[in-house]
Parts: sequence; structure tokens; C-alpha cells
Amino acid sequence: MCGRISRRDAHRSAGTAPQPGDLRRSPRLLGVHEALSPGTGPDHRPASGDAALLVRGLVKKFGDKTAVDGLDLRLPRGELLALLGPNGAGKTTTVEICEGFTRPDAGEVRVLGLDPIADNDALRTRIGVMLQGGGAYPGAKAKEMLRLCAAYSADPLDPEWLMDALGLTEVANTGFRRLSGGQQQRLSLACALVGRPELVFLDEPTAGLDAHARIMVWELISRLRADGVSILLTTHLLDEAEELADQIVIIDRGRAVAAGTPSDLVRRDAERRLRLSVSGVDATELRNGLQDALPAGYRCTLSPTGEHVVTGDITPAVVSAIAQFCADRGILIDSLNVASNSLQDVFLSLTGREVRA
Ligand SMILES: Nc1ncnc2c1ncn2[C@@H]1O[C@H](COP(=O)(O)OP(=O)(O)OP(=O)(O)O)[C@@H](O)[C@H]1O
Repeated sequence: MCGRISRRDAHRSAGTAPQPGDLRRSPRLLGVHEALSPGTGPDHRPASGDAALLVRGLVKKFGDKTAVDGLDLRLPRGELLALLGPNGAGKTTTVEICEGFTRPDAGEVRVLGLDPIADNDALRTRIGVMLQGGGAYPGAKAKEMLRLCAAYSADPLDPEWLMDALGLTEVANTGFRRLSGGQQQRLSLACALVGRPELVFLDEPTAGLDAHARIMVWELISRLRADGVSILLTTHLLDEAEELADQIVIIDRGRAVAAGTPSDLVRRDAERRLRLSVSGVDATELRNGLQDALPAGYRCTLSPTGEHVVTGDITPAVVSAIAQFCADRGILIDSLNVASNSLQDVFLSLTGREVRA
């Protein structure tokens, strides 16, 4: 990933304020800082050490349901914080409060040092929000919609460059409602970014995208991140969080259950796991049999996907004993694999639930 560069440095090295349109003549991954750095507009960055987003003791209730239950978050300037959580964990509610769309019941939220509701006017041009359903312009053509969004900014990105970066050039003249779900999703992302925001809220930005489109979006998010834009992202994709995030907060039932860098989270539980897949046997019976046969200190559990997962000190002797146990009972092993903890394992052990597939 490219090193950080300040706006001032980027301008000085270019000799003049860079023009996003120049990027159309540049290799795809070069000139990123210049393309995404704001031009000559006022620099709103507070003193170093200030967070782009601070959330303290956030609570939001819907009737009897507590959607967010005392959540604390801190997003340092220029970093990407990923909120990971199972369905209904409170991710979208948290993001909507930070965007100023929903009023919290308790707690404090500071977005670029301001209150997202009271200071909404001041924040509008400084933050990027992905609106669903085309926002205010559902009837407009894709390029018109992006130009309308760009018109709110004193120094927008070149809409044509952005459409190209997100693979939307071919549908520039197509109405929003006629775009595919994935194209609408990418256009919403383009609208959130075209004003060169300092802080972007991305609520599941790649949900429903195919692999190719997802990579395009990841690439653009990495460019933003490298340019010093602060990003709060929610996702149910563990690989997305692992790939993009500086910090991950895992939330469940409205509370943070773990936080750290992707590697910190995986290191929380350094033990190895053996995963065993078999077919044509009673899974619970096999689990109980393996548990009885394993020495003290080992645990055999059934994962939600039907795998047998053995935790403990996984030595060659243990692997061999498990294979022999199956062979003695005429059980054919479909797959047997030993690996260190993954983010998926951490997520499962903390929330007891799979993230949405
Ligand atoms: N307007 C609302 N009225 C009532 N309940 C709501 C409302 N919005 C959210 N909830 C409830 O609050 C809880 C948190 O919802 P939220 O959408 O924030 O979760 P999420 O983590 O974004 O879930 P998902 O990954 O499924 O989008 C859920 O139980 C949801 O049903």
C-alpha cells in the first residue's frame, strides 16, 4: 500500500494543485493521492491526535429492543475502522446515528469534532454517506446523478474518472432505477466520494457485488485510505475487514465484544485447530466419540457448518489418532485440516454465530 502523504505535500510535489482528470491518463494505481486529495479548499483537520469519529456510551432503543447498548468507538484520522457483527448486532443503527440520521437515547458522538445532528449543515460537505435507493435523484441517469452530487462540493472529483474507477462508464446514460443492484451500489459509493469527504461512512459497501466489482470497490477504498480519508465501514465479510481495516470492532447485541487490529484479534487465541469433515455418519455421535477418545485438555465441537473442530495442542500424534479413530469405524474422512485461528474462529467464539453468508 502507498505511504501516507499530506494534502500539502501532494500539492507541493505536483507543483500545482492536481486535477483528477489527469488520472485518466495515468496507470490505474498511480497518482492516487493527487486524484483524491482535496484541492485548495479549507483544511478542516483539527490538531493531530484528534479522532475523526468518537463514540462514547452510545445507546439506542427501539421500544423494548436495545439496538445499541453502551458502545464506544474511536476512529483515528486517516484510518479505516471496520464494524463486524452478525445480523441485528446494531451496525446500521450506529452508522445512522453517526451520520446524523438517527438521534441516540444516550451517549456522545463526535464526527470531525462536531455533533452529527446539531452541526449537520457544517458536516454535510465534509462527510460521505452512501444513500440507498438513489437518494434524492432516483429518476436521474447515472452520470447526471453523480454530477448533481458533485455540484454540492466546491472541489469535487472528476465524475467521469470516478465512474471509470468503479466500472460505471458503460452505464453513464442509464437511469438509476434501470441499473443492476451492483451498479446502483457502486453509484451510491461514487456519490458518497465525489465531494472528496474527510470522513466516509460505508455501510456494507460490497453487499451483493460480484467478485470483480468487489475488487474494484476494495481498490478504491484502499486508495481513499492511503490518501488519509477516514473510513467507518460495516461489513459481514471477514475477508473484507481483514483486507481493509486498520482496526476491527466486533459487535454483538449492540456491544463491542472485541477490538483490535486484524492480527491482534487472530492472536487472541493462539492455539491451532483441527477441522474434520466426514459424511454419512451421525455428527453428534462422532463428536461424542472423539471427545471421549481425546486426552484431557482437548475439546471437540461441531461448527455451524457441520465440521468437527478439535482444539488443544494439535500434535502429529493427535492428528494420527483422529485419523485412526475414523479408520477403525469405517468412516471415510472428506477433509482434515490443521490451521491457526482465523478471524472466522474468533468471530464464532465471541458471538456464537456465523456472519451472514
Ligand atoms: N427502526 C427500527 N425500529 C425497530 N427496531 C429496529 C429499527 N432499526 C433497527 N431495529 C432493530 O435494532 C437491531 C439492530 O439493527 P441494525 O439494523 O442496526 O443491525 P445490523 O447489525 O445493521 O444488522 P444487519 O447486519 O442485519 O444489517 C435489530 O434487532 C433491528 O431489528
